[in-house]
Amino acid sequence: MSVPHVLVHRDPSVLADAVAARLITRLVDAQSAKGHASVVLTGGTIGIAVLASVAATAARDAVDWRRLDVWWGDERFLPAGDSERNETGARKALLDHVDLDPARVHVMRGPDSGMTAEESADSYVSELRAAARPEDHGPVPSFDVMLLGMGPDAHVASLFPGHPALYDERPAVAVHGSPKPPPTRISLTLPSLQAAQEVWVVAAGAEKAGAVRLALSTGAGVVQVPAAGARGRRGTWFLLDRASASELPPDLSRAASP
Ligand SMILES: O=C1O[C@H](COP(=O)(O)O)[C@@H](O)[C@H](O)[C@H]1O
Repeated sequence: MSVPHVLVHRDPSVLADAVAARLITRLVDAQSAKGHASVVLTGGTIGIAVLASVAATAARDAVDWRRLDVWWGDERFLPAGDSERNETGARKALLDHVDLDPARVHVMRGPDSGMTAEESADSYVSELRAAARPEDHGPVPSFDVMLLGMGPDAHVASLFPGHPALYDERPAVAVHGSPKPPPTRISLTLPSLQAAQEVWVVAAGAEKAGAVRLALSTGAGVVQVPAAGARGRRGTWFLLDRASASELPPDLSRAASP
């Protein structure tokens, strides 16, 4: 697994804009190298701010949106259109404003589909398996970019400290009893997160500082600190604002914004 790089930006707004610029560049590079690209989206405040920033920049036209696969790292198990769904936030911020191929937008289905959370997770696993190519060497695509927000408890996707999903090897699972509402969710598991070429953990705010420190400390266990397992095949970046980086030892972080 890759050793994380840490970049610290001045504030949440600069962070969102910097991650948006980085994302556009990465997707363009992937499309020019192999003809298509894939991204895994996250919910949460900064994750959606990044998407809004992508939508707001003219550079978004550099991406061929029709050749982009969009996946989710986790979803709140709520009906389509519910304002609390990660999908709803992503559509409003970006997806509704670019020319995506609807067949390449891979949503995690909610209860309105008639499925239970388990059935929805299983159906996502089937979709992931169908999209995996031989060169991915596994049951899920080796996503170009996995965007992950992180909670103050160091959860990533919907992998919460101590929860059984952290021991699960299936690519996606149903999560019950989430400490953050709503209680029922669908989440990719750690092996799927780690299948990504690049994992970007994006965090802002002083309430995340302890979690950031733990996630980057050597020897942190993934059951207590799920974000410690957020590592990409080729690279891992912790993209932070100053407040969330405030508990890091000085030798670990690199200031990126004046
Ligand atoms: O519930 C969730 O929370 C996290 C982090 O959200 P934030 O608002 O504290 O940034 C998010 O990464 C996850 O996708 C989402 O479902």
